[in-house]
Amino acid sequence: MTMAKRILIVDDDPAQRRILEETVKRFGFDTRSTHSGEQAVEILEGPDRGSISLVLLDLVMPGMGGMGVLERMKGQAGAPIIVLTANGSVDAAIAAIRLGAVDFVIKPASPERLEVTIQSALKIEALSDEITRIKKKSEGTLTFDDLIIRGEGMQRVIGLGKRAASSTIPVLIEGESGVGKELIARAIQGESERAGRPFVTVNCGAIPENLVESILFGHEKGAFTGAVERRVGKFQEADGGTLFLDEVGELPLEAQVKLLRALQEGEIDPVGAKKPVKVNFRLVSATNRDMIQLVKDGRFREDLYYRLNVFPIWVPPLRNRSEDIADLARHFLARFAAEEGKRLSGFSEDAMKLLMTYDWPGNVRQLENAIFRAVVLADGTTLSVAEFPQIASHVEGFSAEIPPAPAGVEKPAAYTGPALIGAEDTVPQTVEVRPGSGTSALGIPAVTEHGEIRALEDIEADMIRLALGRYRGHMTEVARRLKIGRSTLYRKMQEYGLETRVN
Ligand SMILES: Nc1ncnc2c1ncn2[C@@H]1O[C@H](COP(=O)(O)OP(=O)(O)OP(=O)(O)O)[C@@H](O)[C@H]1O
Repeated sequence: MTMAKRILIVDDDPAQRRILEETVKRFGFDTRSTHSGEQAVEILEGPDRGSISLVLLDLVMPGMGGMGVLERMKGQAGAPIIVLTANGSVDAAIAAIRLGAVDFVIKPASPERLEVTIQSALKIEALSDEITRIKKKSEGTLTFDDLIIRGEGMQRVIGLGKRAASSTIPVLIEGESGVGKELIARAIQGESERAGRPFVTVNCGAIPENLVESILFGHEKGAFTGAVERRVGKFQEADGGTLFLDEVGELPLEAQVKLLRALQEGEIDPVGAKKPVKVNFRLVSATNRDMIQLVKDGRFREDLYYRLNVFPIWVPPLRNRSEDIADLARHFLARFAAEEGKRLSGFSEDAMKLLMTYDWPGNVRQLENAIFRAVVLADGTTLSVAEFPQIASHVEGFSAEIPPAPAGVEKPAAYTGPALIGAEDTVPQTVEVRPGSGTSALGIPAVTEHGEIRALEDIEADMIRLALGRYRGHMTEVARRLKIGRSTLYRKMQEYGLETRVN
């Protein structure tokens, strides 16, 4: 096809560099090498930077180390950077990812691991369409035109979103899980004067209660046991930009008091700080809970609710806007077919009918996942009803051929083939979870081979393994999907000894 992609190798150790060069060349890439962080920056900011498709960056080097390079390149659109880190220094890897590295490889890197990591980083790069969207997302310049929205149902949302974008009043986006609330929040920012400024997301339901305040508002060194360093809170990170509080209804009451003050006074009190800090943020919050009920139950402050809810936007569930389904489905098909390297031209008539008829309780996210599975399962050039067994089993008229997969039963007698794979609401019993294979790891057994319920820990480990495979080891995505913090993910991976199997 086109010219081989070029990978920049940055390592001060000549032997390491040679090994990496040879390995990477064997994968079919061109290489360019350098021995220092300073030179790497020079190349990456120089006139040839366009020729570099990816960077393999050693963290520890004399002079400017890998972290220095990442810091320097942060926020610049450029080749994805994979860091190489010494065995065991997972903390360094986390820090590197925070600074914008797309992934990390633990040294000595096995060629297989290296190749998977490189390929998946490049695959993402290659999906140009999707990439512009992602870039726009990370640059904070995604607009409403980038959303797949066809029907009338969402026109109101867009109208409101555009109006909200022209001011800085707090917006509350309400809607079921998976309807696209975060995307809309990003579009509001992207169409506002704050486009390109930081867009900081906090999932209020996913952070442990005792850390909420320190994560949101930051803390001073020594503010509490374990606060060994000063930490800048999310409010300050979002300074000049937008703070997106997802699942805002989950915010503990003490944090609610502080949030109210931040909104009223425009300043925050980092934990243990002597003086308040002025902050300039635009707040967009989202919830899939009934906030009024939370207020009634005394779990959410009424005064704060009215502050957040100045400009409410309700996003209708997908079942109320089936006119969007076809476009969304085609969009996801194109994306996953490219990712999986499959030639798929579209949907059979019946399959499309099925997708249009189903009521999508998990909304756009469920549609996205269903299409991903279908693309993985597909043999032909179009997606047919057979590729959506779970959806079909829920829709009358389509369910005949596919036996519903009963949950919680021991060894199913006659499950054959795809009907089980990718069960959504049911738990398949016998599908093997193969780490790393991603495409085949689509189910998790609920009972042991002796018919006993399995330990939660084991299921959790399988779940993480499955997610690692499904998202090909992309930690950010894995953590996001599992709705846990990245550090929790790393800790759990260590606990379950999953590290070596991530590939
Ligand atoms: N209109 C759209 N066009 C393209 N993709 C969409 C659209 N709406 C949603 N998606 C995709 O669907 C998925 C779910 O969207 P998003 O995360 O914004 O939902 P959410 O409502 O914030 O979910 P939750 O409440 O669970 O956090 C994402 O992968 C998003 O990119």
